[in-house]
Amino acid sequence: MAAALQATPIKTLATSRWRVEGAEARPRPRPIAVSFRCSAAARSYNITLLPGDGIGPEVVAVAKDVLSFAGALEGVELRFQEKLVGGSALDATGVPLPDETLDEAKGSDAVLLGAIGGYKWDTNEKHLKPETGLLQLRAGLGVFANLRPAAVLPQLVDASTLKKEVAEGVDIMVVRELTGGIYFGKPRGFGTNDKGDDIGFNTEVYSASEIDRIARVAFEVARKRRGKLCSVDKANVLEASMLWRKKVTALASEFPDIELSHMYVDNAAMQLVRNPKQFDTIVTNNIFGDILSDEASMITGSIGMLPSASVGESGPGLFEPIHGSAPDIAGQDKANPLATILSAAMLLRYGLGEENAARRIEAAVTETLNHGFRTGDIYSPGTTLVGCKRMGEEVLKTVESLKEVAAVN
Ligand SMILES: NC(=O)c1ccc[n+]([C@@H]2O[C@H](COP(=O)([O-])OP(=O)(O)OC[C@H]3O[C@@H](n4cnc5c(N)ncnc54)[C@H](O)[C@@H]3O)[C@@H](O)[C@H]2O)c1
Ligand SMILES: CC(C)[C@H](C(=O)O)[C@@H](O)C(=O)O
Ligand SMILES: [Mg+2]
Repeated sequence: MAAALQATPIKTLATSRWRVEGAEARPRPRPIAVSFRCSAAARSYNITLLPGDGIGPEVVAVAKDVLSFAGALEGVELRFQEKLVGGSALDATGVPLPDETLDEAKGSDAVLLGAIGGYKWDTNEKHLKPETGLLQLRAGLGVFANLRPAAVLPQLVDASTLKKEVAEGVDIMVVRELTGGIYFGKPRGFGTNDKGDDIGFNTEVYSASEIDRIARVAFEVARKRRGKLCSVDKANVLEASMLWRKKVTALASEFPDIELSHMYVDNAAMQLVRNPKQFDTIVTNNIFGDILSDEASMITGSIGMLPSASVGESGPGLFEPIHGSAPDIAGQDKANPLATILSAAMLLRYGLGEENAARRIEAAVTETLNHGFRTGDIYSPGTTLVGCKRMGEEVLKTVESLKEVAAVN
């Protein structure tokens, strides 16, 4: 079954609170609200696992167990196929995205990726970089809409680098365009200028239709949240941003219920740390979304907390934490697996339409934090420091102990 934003038949998510039997009911971070294709009959799915490099295999191993168990408790059968991507694929096959990996991903119902990259491959030529494999995967799957939620959980307010009163209650959704812009624009490459200087160049380019489709997703997402959309660009300088602003502004007439604003990216970077609560949904291009989502992650306590969902018009979605392979802590059981576990929840929700299993995972993560377990990146005095594996075990235990996770509208 395929993730889709504008396909029919569709089912729209509308839950705003959750309840766990045996646990105190509390507000849940607002869910991302997009539509997905669903089929009540299909309850068995093929998942492609792409652990990748560095901490990728560590966090994916943990997330797979949680995903599998939460699914099983909700009557969802998940079959996993593991494939190579990034540096591990380069070492084994000579390319960062083997055909076999892309074919498997395309033929599956959803893809869960860890992270790619590492020092070993940093000086490789562009086509032999792990990062190139990830971009090829995103392009190959056509997942143009990347949803990156950054919500400050009450349990982690103290882990934020911002003052409590600034961080508390922040709940932002960054809608990042993922298959266009300067990452993919042509011409690009290396050359020599007329003074004989070596040059490297890339092209920021967006077509009207690319802007239109990502903006539509963002308006829809904002509609299911607090009804505010901020489009972030650099329209005071860049032609691609000028078209971006024009198209987003034109589309606003179709969404009269949404309060649209525009902001230059330099100001947005500043406002995110000055007063992040002013933001609800942000829509922006590929590179600004990359940077702003890393910035937003620190408001929540750690980049190790932020999941993401990348979806297209049809075909499987790609689900991955927003962080990288963290070579500085790889192989030491120090990685925070919660971003990947929460990406698994997004996979269930947006990739498969399995809302109950998704909620079960989110509830288990919150309960595990309530129990005081913290990896090093979110540790604060008075909590229990654990490694990646132990954090996974604690989430698993909690998944099991939750007898029922029910929607409360
Ligand atoms: N989607 C991806 O696969 C992805 C994303 C970003 C970077 N990368 C790649 O990862 C490599 C390292 O990049 P980087 O260092 O700039 O970014 P990074 O996200 O890997 O790490 C940045 C910092 O955050 C920490 N960190 C990241 N994830 C963590 C987690 N789950 N738990 C605890 N701490 C965590 C790291 O230890 C590091 O100090 C590069 O090769 C880069 O290209 C891949
Ligand atoms: C590794 C890199 C290609 C990637 C990106 O820039 O999109 C990463 O930073 C991310 O945020 O997923
Ligand atoms: Mg990034």
